[in-house]
Amino acid sequence: MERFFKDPLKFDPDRFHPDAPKPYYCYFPFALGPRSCLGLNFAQMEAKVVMAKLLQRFDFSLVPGQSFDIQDTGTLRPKSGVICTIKHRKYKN
Ligand code: HEM
Repeated sequence: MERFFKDPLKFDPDRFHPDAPKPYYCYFPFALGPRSCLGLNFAQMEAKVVMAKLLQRFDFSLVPGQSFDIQDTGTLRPKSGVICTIKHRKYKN
């Protein structure tokens, strides 16, 4: 991974900025070329809207002691989930 990205395991959302350099064929969650995903723009917009709506309404705190191992199934996902405590922002105790 170091061949393509600086500090690949560092959480750095800026590396996905539209202007950030991305080596071709190193990041293609929606595939590339003429048969790439038709839903790309929809899926990315939907993800942002859902995330914004959830973060507006709830506070998420991570349950400690999780592994963060990655499972590669074409797209990446956390192997053991991401266990959180979720509290509604309006109804906090
Ligand atoms: C996070 C969400 C999504 C991911 C990661 C994703 C990923 C992909 C990938 C990797 C392919 C290429 C599959 C292949 O090469 O055989 C693909 C194709 C396709 N996707 Fe998505 N997709 C997503 C959401 C969507 C949505 C929401 C739609 C429709 C509303 C959609 C419609 C399609 C279609 C129609 C194709 C086939 C394109 C073709 O064969 O010409 N996708 N997607």
